[in-house]
Amino acid sequence: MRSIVFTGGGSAGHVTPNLALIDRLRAEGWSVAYIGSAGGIERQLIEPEGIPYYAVSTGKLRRYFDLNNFKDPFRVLKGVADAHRILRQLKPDILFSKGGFVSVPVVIAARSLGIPVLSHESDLTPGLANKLSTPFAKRVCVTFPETAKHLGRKAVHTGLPIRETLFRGDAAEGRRRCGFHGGKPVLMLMGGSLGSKKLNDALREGLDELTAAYQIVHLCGKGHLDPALEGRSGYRQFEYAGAELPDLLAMADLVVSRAGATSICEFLALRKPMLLVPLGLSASRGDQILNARSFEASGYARVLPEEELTPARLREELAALAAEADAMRRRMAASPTADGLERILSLIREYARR
Ligand SMILES: CC(=O)N[C@H]1[C@@H](OP(=O)(O)OP(=O)(O)OC[C@H]2O[C@@H](n3ccc(=O)[nH]c3=O)[C@H](O)[C@@H]2O)O[C@H](CO)[C@@H](O)[C@@H]1O
Repeated sequence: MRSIVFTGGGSAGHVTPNLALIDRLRAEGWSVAYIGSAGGIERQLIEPEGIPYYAVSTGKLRRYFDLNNFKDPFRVLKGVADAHRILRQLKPDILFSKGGFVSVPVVIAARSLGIPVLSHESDLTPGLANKLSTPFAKRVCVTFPETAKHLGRKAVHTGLPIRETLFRGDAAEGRRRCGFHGGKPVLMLMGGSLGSKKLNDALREGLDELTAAYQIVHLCGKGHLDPALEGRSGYRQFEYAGAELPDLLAMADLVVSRAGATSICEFLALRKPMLLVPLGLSASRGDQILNARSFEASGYARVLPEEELTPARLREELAALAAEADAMRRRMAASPTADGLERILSLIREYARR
């Protein structure tokens, strides 16, 4: 039996693409295991799927001063030792890394054991974890063609693997779950896997005007439900959509979202016209701004910079998005790499040792 170990985590965007690959490989008879951190979101998303999960010690790769920066190198070294022990026991034919800081010690341990490593970079510019991992990887799969220049000859443009369940949503079931009807368009708002306070506030401040035009399904993030809005007609909030996500996406006509690479690739594959409000430079390295601008240049999205986000601008931009939606859907249908699942599966089969 062929065997593969996955790693990647820290946020859902570094885990859900692995789930897409895992579903297919298990169906083909591969034995699959996962290495992540003890307390990360990856554990919550992987263990319920019945995938054997092994935890290693991790440190966070901070670019700013913090006392923990002195302890973290030791945690990462312990992580390498933990991963080495687990991989020696599992003896996989290949390691697939989706990035995030937890992946670095696992990639280093795999390489030291001669296990081939493939990694995947979701964002337009590589994150620190993937940059550190690149020397240890055979190939680095990338979502955006523009990323290749940052990673040299190891880069291979594959697109991002999309969970097959997302294509099997039922719009009528989505409306039933939300208490919506078929007469008014549905707007979905997603603030990444954790939710976005800025997006939540702009939506809720302008809710009266917006619900006049749309029925709204709001993925607001853990801890961000507003009890005052429970039961309000034409508005339904979820902290995090799990099994219901495919049905909610199927009923959505338009999407407002942060510009995390995984989410926007899912919207592209499902041909959902999107208005993107990327996370700004004060809170990130600016990767979402580049992701969003690339989608805008390809004609898949409109972009509203975070600094300009007000309820009024949100309404204006949504009206412009609705006017452009048909043309956008046609361009998305013609996208050459909307779903990277098959290309990455081929690379896994090619690089796995026999
Ligand atoms: C704040 C931060 O650091 N964000 C980064 C993080 O975002 P984040 O982890 O939010 O990742 P993405 O937006 O790319 O992906 C979120 C994933 O969670 C899923 N989902 C989300 C909400 C929900 O209710 N249910 C659900 O299943 C989405 O379908 C998607 O599969 O990783 C991305 C991929 O490297 C980066 O581009 C982002 O910049």
